[in-house]
Amino acid sequence: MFKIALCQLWVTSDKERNIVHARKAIEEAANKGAQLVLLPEIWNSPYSNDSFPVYAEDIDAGGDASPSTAMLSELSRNLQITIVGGSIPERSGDKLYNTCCVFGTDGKLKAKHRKIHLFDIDIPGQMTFKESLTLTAGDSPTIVDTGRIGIGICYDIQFQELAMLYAARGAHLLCYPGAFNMVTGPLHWELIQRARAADGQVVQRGIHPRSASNTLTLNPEMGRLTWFGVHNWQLFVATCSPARDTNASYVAWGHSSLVGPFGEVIATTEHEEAIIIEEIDYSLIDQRRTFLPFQKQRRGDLYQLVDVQRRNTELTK
Ligand SMILES: NC(=O)CCC(=O)C(=O)O
Repeated sequence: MFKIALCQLWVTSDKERNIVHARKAIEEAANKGAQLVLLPEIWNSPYSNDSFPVYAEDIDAGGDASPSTAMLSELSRNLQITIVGGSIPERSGDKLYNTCCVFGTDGKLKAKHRKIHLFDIDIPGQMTFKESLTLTAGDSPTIVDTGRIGIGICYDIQFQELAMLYAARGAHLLCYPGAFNMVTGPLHWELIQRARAADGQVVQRGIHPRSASNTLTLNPEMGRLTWFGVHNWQLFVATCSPARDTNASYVAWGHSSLVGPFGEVIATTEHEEAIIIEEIDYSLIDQRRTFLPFQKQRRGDLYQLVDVQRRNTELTK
C-alpha cells in the first residue's frame, strides 16, 4: 500500500514560474504523505507546436540544460519519493520528443519515456492537432521495474496493446500524464482509463494447456517460441492533466483520476488546479482476478498477443 498524488497544475507561458509552481505542489503532496507523485503532460510549457522547440530541454545533458528535471531529481532525493515527472518537451540532437522522466527516491533517473503515439488527429471544425509537425515519436515501451509502473503519455492511452504489454511484463500501475481536449475529453478520457484498468488481460509467454492435447497449432512465424498461456491482469491506472485554461490555444479537459482494477473511479477532480492524494493497494489486484477469472476462460488457442520486442530479443539469442 502506498499513497499516490496527482498534481493537476495550472500551466503558464512562464517556464520559471511553472517550475517553481510544480516544486510547491510536489512538496505539498509529499508533506501530505504521498510516496509517488504524478505530474501532467507538458507542465513546463504551453501545449503547442510553437512552444515545444522554445521550451525544450536537453535532459541527457542535465544541470542547467534541464532545469525542470534537475528540480524533479532534487526533490525526489530530498523528499524520498518517486516522481513520475509528467512530460516536458525534450531536445536530443536535432530532434524533439514529448518525454516523461521518472526519478527514484535516490534522485536518480530511473526511466525516460518518449511518447510513442504522436497526437495527430483531425476532427474537422472541432479539434485538429499534429504533434508530428515538431515532435518525433519514441520507439520503446517503458516500465519502471522497481515500482511495477508502466508509463504512457496521453495519446498512448488510446492504444490498448501498450497497456496489455505492460500488464504482461508485470505492471500493477499505469501512469499516463495526459492533456485530453474539450472534444475527446468528455467522450473518451474516463471511458478509456476505466477500460485500460479493467481489460488489462494479456497473453503471456508459456504453454497453453490445450497444447498438451495437441489441439493447438503453433504459428510458424513464432518458431520455437510458444506465446500461449493466458493471464488477466487488471491493474491501477493514474492520469494527470494540466488544469484547464480557457484562454490557451489548446484547452485541456482536466479531470485527473485514479482508477482501480475493477474499473472503478477511486478518485477524480474537475478541471481546476487540484492535488488528489489517494491510497493504492496492490493486493486488490489479486482479489479482482479471483472475482473475474478471465485467465481460465480466455481462448488463447484462437487469439494471442505477441510481445514483439521480447520475441525479437529471444530470436537473436
Ligand atoms: N495530448 C494528447 O495526446 C491528447 C490526446 C487526446 O486528446 C485524445 O483524444 O487522445
